[in-house]
Amino acid sequence: MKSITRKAKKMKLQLALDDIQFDDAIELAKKVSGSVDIFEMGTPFIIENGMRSVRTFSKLFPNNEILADTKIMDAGAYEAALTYIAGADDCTVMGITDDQTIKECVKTAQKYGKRLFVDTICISNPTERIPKLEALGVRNISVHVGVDQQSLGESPLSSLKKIKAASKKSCLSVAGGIKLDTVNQYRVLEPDIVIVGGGILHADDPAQAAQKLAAVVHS
Ligand SMILES: O=C(CO)[C@H](O)[C@H](O)COP(=O)(O)O
Repeated sequence: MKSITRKAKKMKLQLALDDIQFDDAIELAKKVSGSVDIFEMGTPFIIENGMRSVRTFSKLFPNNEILADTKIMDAGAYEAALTYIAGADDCTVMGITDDQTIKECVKTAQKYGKRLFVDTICISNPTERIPKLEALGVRNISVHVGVDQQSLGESPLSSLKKIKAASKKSCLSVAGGIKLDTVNQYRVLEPDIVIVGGGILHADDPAQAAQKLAAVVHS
């Protein structure tokens, strides 16, 4: 009988463009578009630049996925549609919001043939909430410890383990202070996507940091 070797799915690297000026972000993206799979229009970047950021990056970088980190809490259909119409492949909604907002975002992603990621910041009961989210149609989860929680010493490592165990159907990304010296701890847990913001943007040489992180994530 013919044996079939299953090729492992390639892990992706997502660069979170958060606290960076618009023109500097474009210059950095030009240098690293071959190493980075997904460009995230970070929440502060969107607050400063709006959907212009999504429109510009989706035009300039057609070979990279563009994620709008909108962290939607309400008006799910309207806000998700804004990102998809602007050219985003993915947007984000907060997992702690009400189920109706989650459903509206899921429906809108399906309508536009795009992806929705649920951000896990402040989900205190992942064992209950993750299966509930998946029952609402969620298929992508961003395991995330935010910048302010990071300043209290939190990391997403234990959340990733818990959510991996609780999730039956979802693609998992992980974010929260990941850097070159810690990325291996995440890679061995085999998330689908590793997200890095400050670990690249605040490095002495951001382009070199992105390339080194990509070598680990893609290995
Ligand atoms: O969504 C975010 C903050 O809310 C960041 O984009 C995410 O945490 C990744 O950045 P960093 O690697 O600096 O934590």
